[in-house]
Amino acid sequence: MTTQDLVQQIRKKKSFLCIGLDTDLEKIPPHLLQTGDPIFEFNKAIIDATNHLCVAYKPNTAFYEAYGIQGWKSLERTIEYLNKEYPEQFTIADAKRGDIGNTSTRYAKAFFEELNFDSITIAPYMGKDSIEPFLSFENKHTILLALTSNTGAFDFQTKKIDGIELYKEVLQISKSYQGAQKLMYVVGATKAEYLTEIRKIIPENFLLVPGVGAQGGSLQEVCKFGITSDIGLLINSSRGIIYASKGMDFAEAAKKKASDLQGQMQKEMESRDLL
Ligand SMILES: O=c1ccn([C@@H]2O[C@H](COP(=O)(O)O)[C@@H](O)[C@H]2O)c(=O)[nH]1
Repeated sequence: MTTQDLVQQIRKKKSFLCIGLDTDLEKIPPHLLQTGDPIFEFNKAIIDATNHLCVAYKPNTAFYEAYGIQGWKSLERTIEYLNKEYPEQFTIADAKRGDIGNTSTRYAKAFFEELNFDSITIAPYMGKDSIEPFLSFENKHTILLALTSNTGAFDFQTKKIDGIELYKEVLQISKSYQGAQKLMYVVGATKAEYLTEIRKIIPENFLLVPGVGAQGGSLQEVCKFGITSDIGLLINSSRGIIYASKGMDFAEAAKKKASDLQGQMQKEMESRDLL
């Protein structure tokens, strides 16, 4: 999917919501455990109930890898289902990969070609040759961790090297990479006050913003400092949506939570004449 297609979907749906599919067998409704593939059945029900309210889905691969081969099969079925039934959705493999170039190429093939995700999250720590292999794939996007939502972000990401914070160096240096126009960045909603500085370095790039909901970040604050004329934001919520109920009404409850966030996003866009 191109960035223009994504912007078009955002305007059409009046939503820049990304729903995180962090599917945990201990948290899903017990009646689903009787089915052959509870993770997939849960995801399918959530996707069918919410797809008109969001523009992206983000399975975090840890939740699938934790269940071994069966978990990986559920991930494969989920992305196949999304690509077949809802091809307009932007898909994100939240895998946080990155290695020497030779290995990064294999990661890129796994997630972009074999699984056919639109994008993948990447840790920037190993630098240019670990990132550029992902950027060589047409119409695929690489989402670099810039300033993450957790408290550990302050251990390294905000530390200064020669007077400049490390997360700013990640943003600035990555702009010079081959294929940099396909870069997006992760910035936590819990770090909204950093967005003004971030937008000075990357005025247009899309940001994937986790941390609204369960982690306490504010959608309004993120919009105040991070929204662009082409929106430029994908705000993620995982637990706050998918675990809204553990009963038979779980998909309906997820839909209500997603609808509430979509409504807030529409308001933010309308108040800035962005629709
Ligand atoms: O900085 C980051 C990067 C990734 N994440 C991931 O996003 C979701 C957030 O889930 P919630 O349930 O909405 O808190 C999860 O998959 C994280 O691993 C992040 O939170 N922060």
